[in-house]
Amino acid sequence: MTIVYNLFFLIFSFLLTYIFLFLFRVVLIKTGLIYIVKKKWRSIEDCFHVYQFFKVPEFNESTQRNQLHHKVLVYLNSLTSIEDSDFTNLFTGKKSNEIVLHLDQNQIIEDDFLGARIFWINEEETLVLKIRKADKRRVLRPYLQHIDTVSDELDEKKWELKLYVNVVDNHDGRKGRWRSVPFTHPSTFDTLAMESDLKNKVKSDLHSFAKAKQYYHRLGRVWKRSYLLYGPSGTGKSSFIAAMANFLSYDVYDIDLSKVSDDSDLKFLLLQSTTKSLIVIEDLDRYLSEKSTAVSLSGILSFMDGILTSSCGEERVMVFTMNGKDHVDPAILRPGRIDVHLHFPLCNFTAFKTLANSYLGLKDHKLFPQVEEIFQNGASLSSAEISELMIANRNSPSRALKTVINALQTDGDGRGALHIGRRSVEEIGEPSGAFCTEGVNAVKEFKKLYGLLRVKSSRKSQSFDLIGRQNEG
Ligand SMILES: Nc1ncnc2c1ncn2[C@@H]1O[C@H](COP(=O)(O)OP(=O)(O)OP(=O)(O)O)[C@@H](O)[C@H]1O
Ligand SMILES: [Mg+2]
Repeated sequence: MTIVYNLFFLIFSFLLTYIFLFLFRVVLIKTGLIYIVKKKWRSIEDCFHVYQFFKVPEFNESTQRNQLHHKVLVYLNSLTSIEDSDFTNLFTGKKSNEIVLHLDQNQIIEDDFLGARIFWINEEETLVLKIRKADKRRVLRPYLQHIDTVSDELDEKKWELKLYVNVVDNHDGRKGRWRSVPFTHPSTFDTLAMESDLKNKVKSDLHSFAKAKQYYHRLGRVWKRSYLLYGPSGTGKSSFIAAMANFLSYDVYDIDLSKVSDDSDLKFLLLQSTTKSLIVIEDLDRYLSEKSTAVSLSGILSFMDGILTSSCGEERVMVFTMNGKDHVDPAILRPGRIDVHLHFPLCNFTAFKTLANSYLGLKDHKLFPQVEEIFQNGASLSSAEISELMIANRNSPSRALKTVINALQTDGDGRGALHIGRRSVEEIGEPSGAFCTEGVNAVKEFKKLYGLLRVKSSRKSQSFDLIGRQNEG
């Protein structure tokens, strides 16, 4: 009897202890007591270690962007420990359902490397590395190399691109001249209506450039490639820049020349840009045609040469857009300053079919022959104008096509004549490859009409040829 009683007592007390421990643990977790105890223990432990601090400022003393700062930031934002820190910033990512984590000001995050605990503090414009003196000699160098490698890998498949815009000089060199927002432009080479052959040439040109670091280095040249996109308004130049950025996974630095105070200011903007970026100046011809400008022609030329970028190891693609290049100083356009010339003509039938497919889901339609005929007669609108009509009538493809036909016919009667005249200037000299096949017919009609047909075979040889214009890469 006593044995049974003792056994019962033992089981009962065991169960009671178990329930007590379980409840104690729940209370500890719920109230965060474990976390507080751990934290206190660490701060006591810290008192017995000597730490060393290393600062990684965003800009150097000549206000040039410190690439290491960018690399460390990319690396830290990728750490899982950012999720465990006390607070952090949440942003929507490239896709709308994606959420990304970013370090906040004064946030401290912890990292482990080769058994050493390393802390990073995100102070204003400076990242501070805190490491035990005892670990420093063994760990610091390989750790920085590790950051370099990881950030390069992450940069390759950048999940978030940035659009930088220059702000008016606030005479606070420390802050830099660029302000950034996430770059989420959805344009890709697939969504652009242009000849697929040309798209492929551009893609392979960009691809081979991105891989040509050693080549440029051996030649002692700045690792950059310059594109000129020229053509009438609404023909896809800006969309093409966005497609390039998405294809390369490069950040975009969009320079507004009206906010640049002088030549040296323009140099600073270039110095403060990061590697793997697209440097964009839109409407350069319009700026150059203005009477008094803050930036001189020679300032723009030296900017285009990129001689001031800090090292050959930093890759940049420069993109300039113009409505036309006829009145532009030839020095701007010379090979080396502009490596690739791309003409963006008004919409033709081929481009129209691509737009109809993307915007209306139409591969073919009984009205297509009529549209083709109108294009052959020379009427023309920009891709932007046609795509707007398609969007407005997207619920009824037939109505959309009729509206486009109507607009093209109206255009042919009135505004189109003006366009043809304007196109002839571009295309007699430069029957460019972008979408000009149909346009050439239109120009022929125009020339026949006015007896202007002059064969300019010598100038035709200057026509756009991506490969022909390549100087390197
Ligand atoms: N080739 C094209 N393919 C697909 N969409 C186009 C094309 N061209 C223009 N669009 C559409 O028209 C709109 C305007 O195009 P975009 O801003 O790229 O033209 P742009 O040449 O830069 O004009 P601007 O010279 O006035 O700046 C875009 O939203 C785009 O959707
Ligand atoms: Mg544009």
